Order: sequence, then C-alpha cells, then structure tokens
Amino acid sequence: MNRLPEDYQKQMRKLLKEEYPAFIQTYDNPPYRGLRINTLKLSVAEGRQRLPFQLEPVPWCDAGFLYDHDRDRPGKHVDHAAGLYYIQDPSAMAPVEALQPQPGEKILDLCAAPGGKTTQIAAHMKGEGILVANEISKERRKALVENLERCGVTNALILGEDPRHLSTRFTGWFDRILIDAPCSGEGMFRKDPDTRERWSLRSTETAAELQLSILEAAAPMLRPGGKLVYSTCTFNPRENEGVLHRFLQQNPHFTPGQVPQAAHYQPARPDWIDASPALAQAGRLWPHHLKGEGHFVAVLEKREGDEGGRQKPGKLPPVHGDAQRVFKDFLWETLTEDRFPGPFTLFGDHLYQIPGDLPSLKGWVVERPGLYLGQAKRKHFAPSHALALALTSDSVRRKVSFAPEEEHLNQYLRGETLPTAGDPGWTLVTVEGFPLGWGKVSNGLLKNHYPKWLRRDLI
Ligand SMILES: C[S@@+](CC[C@H](N)C(=O)[O-])C[C@H]1O[C@@H](n2cnc3c(N)ncnc32)[C@H](O)[C@@H]1O
Repeated sequence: MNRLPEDYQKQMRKLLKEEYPAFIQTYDNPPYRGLRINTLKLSVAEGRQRLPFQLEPVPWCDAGFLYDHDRDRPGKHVDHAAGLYYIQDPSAMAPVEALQPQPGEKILDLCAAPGGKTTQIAAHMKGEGILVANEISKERRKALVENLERCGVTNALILGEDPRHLSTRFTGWFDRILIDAPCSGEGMFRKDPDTRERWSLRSTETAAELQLSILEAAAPMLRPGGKLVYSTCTFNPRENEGVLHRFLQQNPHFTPGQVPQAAHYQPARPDWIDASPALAQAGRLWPHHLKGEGHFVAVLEKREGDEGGRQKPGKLPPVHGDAQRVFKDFLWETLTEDRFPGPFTLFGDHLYQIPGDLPSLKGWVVERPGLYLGQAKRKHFAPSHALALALTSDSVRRKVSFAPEEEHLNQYLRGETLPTAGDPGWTLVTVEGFPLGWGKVSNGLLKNHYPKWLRRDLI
C-alpha cells in the first residue's frame, strides 16, 4: 500500500498533538462501509427487513447503515440495481443531514457527481420541489445520471456548468445549497490509497482557492434566509476553517450556523488558524472518534434582506402534437393511473418532464432538463429506463415479478429474451415488485429492454 506522505504525517502530528497516536493508528484498520436506504422506494423499516445484510445504524443519518464488507457485497445484489439503497461512506451522509432539505424547496447541489448526496437530498425532498444537480466533469456526469435514474429521482435538473456561470440566472433562487467541494482528500487516504499519490502541500493550497471560488459563486444564488452547507473530505485547516474564515470576511451577510447533528462530531478547529470561535460550530468527523472516514461539515446562513430578484422563467423547447399523442397513447396503454402531468419539453425526439419553472438554460450544458421519459418516435413511444425506475409496480398494467434468486431474473439482467405468458405490450420487470427495467411482450416472448451498459451476471 502507498505510504502516507511525510509532509502529511508531519502536519497531522503538529495539529493533533496528544491525539495523534490514536489518529494514526486508524490507518491499521479497514475503512468503514455504509449504505443508505433509498426512502424514495421503501421505508427504512421495510429496507431493514428486506435487505439480507448485517446492518448497524449510522447515528447521524436515519436511513444510513454500516455493513460488514467481509460478509456482504451489497453492490452486487439485485436490490442495488433496483435502487433500493445507495452505497455511501457513513461520514459522507453527514452534509445532507446538516442541510435538512424539505419537500417543495428549490435546492442546488453544486458539485454533485457521482450523486451520493444528490440522491440523499432527493430522498428528503420526496419528489416535490426542484433539485438542481450540477457537475462540471463530463465523465463524472455519466455516473450522476445513472445513479439518479437508478434511485428513481423524478425532480432533478442536471447541469454541467462552471459554478460561476450559474449565478447570473439563479440569483436568490435557492432555499438551500450544498457545496460538497473538490478537496485534497486527506479523509479518504485510508479508503482510497490512490488519493495519497495526488496529495501535496501545494494541492491543499490549490484546493482551498478553488473551494473559495465555488463558495463565492454560490453565495448570490441563495435566497436571503436560506441555508448553505459546505463540506469536504479532508482534514486540512487551510481548506475547511481557512476557507470559511476567508469567505465570511468577504461576505458578512453570511453567518456560521450550528450543524444539527454536532453531538456526533468533534467541533471544528478555528484555533488552528486563529479564526473566530464561531467557526467551531462546524463539525469535524474523525476516524478515531467515529465509525467513518474523515469529513468536514459547515452550515452557513444568509441573513434576511430584500436582495434577490425574481427571474422570469425561461422557455424550453415545446412538445409538438405528434410527440404528445404517442406519449399519451403509451401512458394510456401502460399505466393504470394518471401520472406525469408535465410540464414537458422535447430535446430532439427525447421527451422530459421538467420539475417546475426554470430560468433560461440557453447556452448551458444541460445533461437532463428533468426526468427523461423516453423517445417520441413518429408512430410510437419508447419509454426510458429512467421512467421504469421512477414507477411503482401497482401503477402499471403489465408486470412480471422475479425473486432475487430466480434464474429468470439473472437472465433478464444479462439481457436475454425470456418466455412469457403475459399480455403483449410494454411490461415492467421487477424484483418482488421493485422495478428493474422494461421488457416488451409479443408472441409469447419478453423482449429485453434492460440497458446494454447495465447488463451483467449476478454472482
Ligand atoms: C467531493 S466530489 C463530489 C461528491 C458528490 N457530492 C457525492 O456525494 O457523490 C467533488 C466534485 O466537484 C467537482 N469539481 C471539480 N472542479 C470543480 C469546479 N471548479 N467547480 C465545481 N465542481 C468541481 C468534481 O468533478 C467532483 O465531482
């Protein structure tokens, strides 16, 4: 395994003093592993009963659990493909619990990929309100899209912009903003030893400057009275307290707020950089104090005021009559209840339901303007995988249900065609009622529409 960088050890010894031996000893132990039950799909109690893993509650997150990596591999279980949980480091669950997202709000996740915290925010929002997930890296946006789809998130707009581009059109727009910032990654050295290779004292300086610029870009987008959470997975006080201190000096209309679950964490260390004691309200998650990796969480509140204008909603491409018709026909033939009321937009022949009034998106990288519903061809509608995962099995006319250990289920996930006695048409394939994807029945066969890039063998 890569050794811990010398400069890093020196820095931590100097900061932690008598605590250092306990801290450094944690590198001899394996990292803690966690998963979070996706309450968009089932309750925590249902999840606990259903999942065949040994689970131990994460004290700061009601839906979060530690699992035993020597015994269980939840990433390989079919319930993961059904989006029933998200594999997430226990400490990484802290920032969204501090953000306290509410249904119906407008929330921005500014550094979103691969989507651990976005899916957690979405679960708190219960499908109500507008969730804007932004990720600057094209490569990482792919995982973000996949994870939001798998988890059945229906109210997200996914953008791919530099945060500085967003502020002009989203002025005073958001109730809450999460900045889970790119950082020097010291808190991940145990779990992901490759991060040690990328670390240097210089990298902590660069990360601090980038974080400050992201906070500065976010500040005008928060409505007065709104709440911002800034988090990192590093211990470095040049980032964390250092960035907060500089941000607050330049933005006196923000004040540090109390992290709601602070009792589970250690206070931040403004004394390490000679900053205001008020910064100690932020939380530090240390591997020698709790079952998780290193993290930092701070709450910032924006003072009330009359700043923040109402932007006019932007115009998105309209949906022409043919597309509306084939989609309506599909809904009528496939669903048992009225769902997906719109509003809709059409990009090429791809139909989306948008989560509400949005500012103009012109010139921006729009990865998903909303929930991707499917392709509106001239004569028929081809539903998306995202739509299948956003449904429940009692809302469709035709479904097949497999048990987790059934061979047909494995065949479906491998992309094979299956024999069926079902009625012809689009059919929701489920694992015991939880959607996995589409199949289309004709002539006694279920044609497989499970996405090619997700196909695999369950071991
Ligand atoms: C710590 S990760 C986010 C993890 C994510 N919140 C989650 O829980 O799955 C930080 C993200 O910031 C993105 N990033 C890098 N440079 C950035 C920049 N200049 N502005 C905004 N985001 C940036 C990275 O691509 C990365 O995906």
